[in-house]
Amino acid sequence: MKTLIKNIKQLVQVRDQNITKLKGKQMSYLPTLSNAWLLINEDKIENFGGMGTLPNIETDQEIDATGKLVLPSWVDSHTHLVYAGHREQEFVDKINGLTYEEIAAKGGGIVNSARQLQNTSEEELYQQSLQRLEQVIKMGTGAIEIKSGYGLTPEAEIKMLRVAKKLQKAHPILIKTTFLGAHALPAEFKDNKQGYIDQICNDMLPKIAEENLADFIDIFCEQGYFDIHDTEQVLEAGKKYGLRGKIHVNQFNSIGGVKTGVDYNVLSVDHLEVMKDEDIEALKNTDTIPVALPSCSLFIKIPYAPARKMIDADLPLALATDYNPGSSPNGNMNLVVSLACIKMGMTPEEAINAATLNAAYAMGIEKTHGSITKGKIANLLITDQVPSYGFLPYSFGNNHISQVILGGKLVQ
Ligand SMILES: N=CN[C@@H](CCC(=O)O)C(=O)O
Ligand SMILES: [Zn+2]
Repeated sequence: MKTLIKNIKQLVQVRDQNITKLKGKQMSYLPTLSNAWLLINEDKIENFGGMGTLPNIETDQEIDATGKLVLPSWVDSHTHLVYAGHREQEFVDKINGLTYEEIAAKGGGIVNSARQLQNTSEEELYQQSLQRLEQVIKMGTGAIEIKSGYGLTPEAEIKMLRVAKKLQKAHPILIKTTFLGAHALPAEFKDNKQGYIDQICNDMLPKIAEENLADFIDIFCEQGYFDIHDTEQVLEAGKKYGLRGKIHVNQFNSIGGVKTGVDYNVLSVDHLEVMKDEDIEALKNTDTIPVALPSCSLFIKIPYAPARKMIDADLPLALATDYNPGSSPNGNMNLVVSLACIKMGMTPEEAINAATLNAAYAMGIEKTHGSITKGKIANLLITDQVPSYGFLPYSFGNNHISQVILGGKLVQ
């Protein structure tokens, strides 16, 4: 099956295969091709060029993109899309002045979602999650990472990961899964944190590895949750099963978790709302990419990750939604790109690079996703008629996606 998209006003994020991650000043350049065509063969990008070079080829389908832009679809490298129920009561508590930590202290937060999830059947959990997956596909997301972490028992963690893996069969969006057993301390282990860490490392992890349910391992390294020693134990255990780390760190406090992550060569360190200079230093010249989650900052009213400072320090940066019921009940990458520009001082070029190619790196899929590159998977979004790519973050909260192509197929 061959599909030709022609008369593309601008083909955005056109790259060679050897570009895998962008850092510092490199992020301010977003390569484009004007008045272009792009040919899809089965699930891959076969070729592209300027309309003046359009070859005479037989195709099965043609799309006229006059006045429209074509981008690689968004890559969302940090979500908790599989969850049960909602937490809008906590939203009201927040409006009434309670902090995230205060809500957690009165039985809300992650353990509230865990309670709801434990009481939800696998099928029901799948249906609720599928709805959200379909919603994010429509908003242009073509690859997504999904974490466990609202189970907090071996059965419920495995249930979450099975659902995340099953979602992969429903749609051509690429899914990677992450085991986040160390998301919060369940009540039964209130006075026995080490007991829970042991359960994660010696009970949950072997079962998850045996069923091949996780691609990465994660931990919430934060005051009141899990400390550096816990983080080391979990990352070490993950390593034994070939699972690379992607960790929640520096959301509220800088306690040394970034350095620990780097020491364990984690793929990404995520959140980073509170960054000391030494955290930024620790990330320099490493294979670990920082990931900012601006929707979480917006929703729970905490500082935004210091994107400008990180990029100016020559670091790479990726952006993700953190889609979850507590701190970011929103999976819209278009909004994330807007917030990055409006609230974090990133330029449209930097934000789009951070939400595509760098985001693909943060998911370990940079060889196949995140840019318009010959041989990469044809995961594309086609905008409606817009003046420029800068219009996308500028026109925040509005939908400018008219068509979505995943694995070479028009899905929307
Ligand atoms: N910070 C830790 N975990 C999630 C929020 C979890 C929740 O509040 O349910 C996050 O990434 O923001
Ligand atoms: Zn998260």
